Amino acid sequence: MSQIEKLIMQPDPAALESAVSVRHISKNYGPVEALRDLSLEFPRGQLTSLLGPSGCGKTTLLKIIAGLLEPTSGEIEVNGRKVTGPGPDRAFVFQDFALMPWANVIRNVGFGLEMRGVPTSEREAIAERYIRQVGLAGFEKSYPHELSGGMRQRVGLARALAVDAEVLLMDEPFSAVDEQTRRKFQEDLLGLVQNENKTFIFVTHSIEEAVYVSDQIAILLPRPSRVHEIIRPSSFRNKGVDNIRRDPEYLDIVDQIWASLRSYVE
Ligand SMILES: Nc1ncnc2c1ncn2[C@@H]1O[C@H](COP(=O)(O)OP(=O)(O)OP(=O)(O)O)[C@@H](O)[C@H]1O
Repeated sequence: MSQIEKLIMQPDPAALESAVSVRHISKNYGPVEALRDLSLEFPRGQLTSLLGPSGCGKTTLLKIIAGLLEPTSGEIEVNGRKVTGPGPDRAFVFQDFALMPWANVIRNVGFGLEMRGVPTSEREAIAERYIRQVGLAGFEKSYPHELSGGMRQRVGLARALAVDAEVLLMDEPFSAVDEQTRRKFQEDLLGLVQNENKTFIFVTHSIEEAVYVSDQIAILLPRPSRVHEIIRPSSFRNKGVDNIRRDPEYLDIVDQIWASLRSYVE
């Protein structure tokens, strides 16, 4: 058995408890068949990446899990409860951050709590905690236009963390920031996954990013999409953030995924 096969097989995914179950989901947009009979389990407390050719339906799947879009058939369960719409158990981190330009950082971060009627002092205390956690202490009173793209992304992340949803849905959250900022985010994300005990579902176009941050990677086929392969690159996870990219197993898995996906790239 090759090193990669061993990695892929351990630990047994069936032994992990699922926070989110996607069962036989199909989604058609009129004549466009985006997803066909797609099933996938998302282990609790872990980060799963969705990786696949452009237009294969990654964002569609994320929105269906969020309850923002109805599937044509099939069902989603979060903690054993069927999803019928958006809910407090799931928070979405959007690609474009979706911040309110007229509100300062602390109000933006506490916005989900404000919508739930949490009193000002309580929500500001919670917001401050997450602002510190994402490295934005001192910027509580700043407005989005006064921040860099990377800082705005941190505000979006802090807002999603502040509502204390168990499942965080992240749609290419690092695509709009520069390479150095992106690497720092990836390191920080690993810390969050370890410390927050939340289930992260992460859409990315980057093979390297997926292998760097994920406990599990679901490779999707081109439209109509299904799961082609599940990879669990966990063996280098405890070797420290600085050692991952030079780990031979990391490099092997990156190569293996590229070999799977290259035939779909025009
Ligand atoms: N509202 C819509 N109406 C019609 N077709 C749509 C709609 N939204 C998405 N699609 C189509 O469904 C397919 C899946 O789209 P989706 O955005 O989910 O893919 P994706 O994998 O996230 O794409 P990308 O990697 O390019 O971000 C694409 O072919 C897209 O054109």
